[in-house]
Amino acid sequence: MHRLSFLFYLRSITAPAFRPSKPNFTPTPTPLAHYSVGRVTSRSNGRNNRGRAPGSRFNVKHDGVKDSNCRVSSNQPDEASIVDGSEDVDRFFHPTQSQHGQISLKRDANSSSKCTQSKHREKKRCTQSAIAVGSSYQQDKHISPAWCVGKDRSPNTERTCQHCTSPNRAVGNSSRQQNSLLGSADDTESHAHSSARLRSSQTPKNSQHQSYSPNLANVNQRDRPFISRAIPSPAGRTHNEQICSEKAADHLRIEHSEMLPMVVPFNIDQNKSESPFAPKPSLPAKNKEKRKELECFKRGEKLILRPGMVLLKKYISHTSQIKIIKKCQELGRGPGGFYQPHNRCGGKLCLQMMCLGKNWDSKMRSYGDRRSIDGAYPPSIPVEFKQLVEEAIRDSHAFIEQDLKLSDVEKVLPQMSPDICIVNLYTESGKLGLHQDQDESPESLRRELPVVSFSIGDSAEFLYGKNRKIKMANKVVLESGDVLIFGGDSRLIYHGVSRIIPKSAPSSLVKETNLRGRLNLTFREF
Ligand SMILES: O=C(O)CCC(=O)C(=O)O
Ligand SMILES: [Fe+2]
Repeated sequence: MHRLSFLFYLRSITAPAFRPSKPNFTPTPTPLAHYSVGRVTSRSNGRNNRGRAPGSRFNVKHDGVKDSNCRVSSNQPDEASIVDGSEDVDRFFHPTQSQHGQISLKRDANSSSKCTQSKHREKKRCTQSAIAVGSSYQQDKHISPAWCVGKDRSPNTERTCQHCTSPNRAVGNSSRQQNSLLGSADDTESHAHSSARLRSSQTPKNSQHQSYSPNLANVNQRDRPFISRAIPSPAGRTHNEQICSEKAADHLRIEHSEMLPMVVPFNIDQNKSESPFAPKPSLPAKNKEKRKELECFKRGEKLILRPGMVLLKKYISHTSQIKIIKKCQELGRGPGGFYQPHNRCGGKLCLQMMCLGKNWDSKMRSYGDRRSIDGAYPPSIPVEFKQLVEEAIRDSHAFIEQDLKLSDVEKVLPQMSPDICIVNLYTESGKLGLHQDQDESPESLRRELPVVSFSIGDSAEFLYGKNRKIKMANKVVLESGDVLIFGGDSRLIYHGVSRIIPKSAPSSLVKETNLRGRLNLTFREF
């Protein structure tokens, strides 16, 4: 009896351990797990769609579908137009897309900046200790090699509308509004033809603009460039260097060189830091992170985005930027100055435009000596602008030569002497649909003479790709002072501006010039 009761006692104390309650066997996700999943699906969009169902807010508009903001002429059902900056940008981050980045990115071999993968949700990885000097441009498997763009050309290629249009958007149709956008640095200057504009140019001079420096690091992970990785070979040369020499021997052969998609590993740190349970980073840690990001793209850094496409970060000095803005303000108020152009379909473009050297007719998509809207002759291109363009090409040559170990850099990026400059002024709502610059002379296109683009003022999200499919385009943030050059194999690259980042211009620039928005100057040789 005594032994029996002892046994019962024993059973009663051990039983619960062998009878776990059902929930213990059900793998219920913890809040952390939920959160992680949410981040995985939405991590590519750091702005405001966190936790939304994948694709729930992607508003893809196709050609042929009524689209009040933007019309891009195309018969291809697949081609999406840029409609709204935010929506378009979101589409780039659609989680169903490949996780591979798409931009081929190479950095200045001299750059010693060390960026690590950022923990910040929208500030992206700036890997580069492993960044290559070589040319194994890796591509998303969904898109054919980017350098095919130049080869896709055919005389029958349909010409695309160069700019997207938004009749409903208040870009400022009147010279009055437009002038105030450009700022009033030259308010006192009298100019026949522009009294109304001058009056209107008295914009608040003390508007507070925050300095904000978004850069490539702000581009989301899936949108990050492919970064060629240097794989050391036994001979001491990197894998990429080997490819480079081959490229030098036979430039075209690069088309068939190894193109392995670089799978960017998911950064578990990112989740950690974003977990609601993770401790908030301290201020010094945050500052350190920020410093790292800023280090990613220093003044003077050069990147080869793809063959024939070079980005010179913060290339134009502050002083030169001021001069350029003031010159554009001055010319923009005069005959042949800024106006809001129409596209082929009659819609208005989401920008103000002024041509220098030759006039580009946005409706006809052709160049001429005078513009049809008022018969005005375009002002000539200031000589300082031309000098800066030629310098930028020369510097790019030196970089390509050193980076790709090429002797004939002109094959990759031909030299050009600009006789056309299209100046675009974007307000915060400005944008430009994906298009090709292909209205220059057949000879200029045949020689693949580059387009040289200066960005000044607010930063822009610039898209480029081998076709007009926005979803497949690469994105890079162009900041004030950046120079982008695309010639050679990239001459006919599709490109556009999906969004202007408001108040991102350097505050000193804004103070000194009163520029609001973004100025973009594209130089070409007819
Ligand atoms: O604003 C930009 O960065 C691009 C402008 C452009 O592509 C053009 O004017 O053709
Ligand atoms: Fe363009």
